[in-house]
Amino acid sequence: MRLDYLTIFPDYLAPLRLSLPGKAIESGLLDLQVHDLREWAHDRHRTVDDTPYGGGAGMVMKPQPFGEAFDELAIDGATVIVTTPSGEPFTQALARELSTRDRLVFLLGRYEGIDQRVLDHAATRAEVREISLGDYVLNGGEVAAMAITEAVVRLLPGFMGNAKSLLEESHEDGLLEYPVYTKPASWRDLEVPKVLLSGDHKRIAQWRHEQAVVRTSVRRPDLLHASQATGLGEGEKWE
Ligand SMILES: Nc1cc(-c2ccc3ccn(Cc4ccc(CN5CCCCC5)cc4)c3c2)n[nH]1
Repeated sequence: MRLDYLTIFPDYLAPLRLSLPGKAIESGLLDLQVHDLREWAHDRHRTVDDTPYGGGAGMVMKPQPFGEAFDELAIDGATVIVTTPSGEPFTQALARELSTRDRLVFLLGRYEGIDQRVLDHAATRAEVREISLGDYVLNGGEVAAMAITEAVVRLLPGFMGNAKSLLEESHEDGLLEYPVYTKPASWRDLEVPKVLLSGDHKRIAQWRHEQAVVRTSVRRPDLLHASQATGLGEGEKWE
């Protein structure tokens, strides 16, 4: 998978080269390209923003630099991701969908956002997805892009050491995670639930499912479907 990022803060994306995505880059499974949008701003001050038509506070990102970057990067046929508070919510299901793409091109806005015509033009040559990380306003798109990148890259075949853990984790089966424990069995008078020491894998699986259902019903009742509150879900999906 190739990942391109168009940003006025390229250093912000530097941590992407660490840990999981870092290993994938060395192995050639992931091609990460961070681009400074100002490369395509040709005036003396390399201006990327201007005042909003119709008035209003702040500045808006100009279309020309994005358009020239699209031409040079040949984004045709790619999936363009624009992070924005007004986008579709980012979910595990959307992460799975994006992990099937060959190339993701992230447009990372700052100021009050990007001229709408950038998205309208991109849609004539690529798939455009406007994605929100959550219902809160960040200062720009970079943090959201890093979160989306991590959630997508870890789903790619061969990136996660233990593929099995991907299936069991939160939101894959529509439930939150059960509690986990490790040695010692007793710690500051706190004991590991005895069932986990029993070696009875059927009972352990049942206990873990029950814990996940309880947690989900308390913290995220919106995720809970009746189908999952009963016995072991046979991988029923909630979306
Ligand atoms: N999930 C999530 C993603 C983002 C995100 C992503 C990308 C950018 C680019 C700029 N910002 C900052 C920003 C965005 C919106 C406003 C409101 N403003 C009202 C008047 C009309 C224009 C818009 C203000 C400042 C961004 C914020 N925040 N949260």
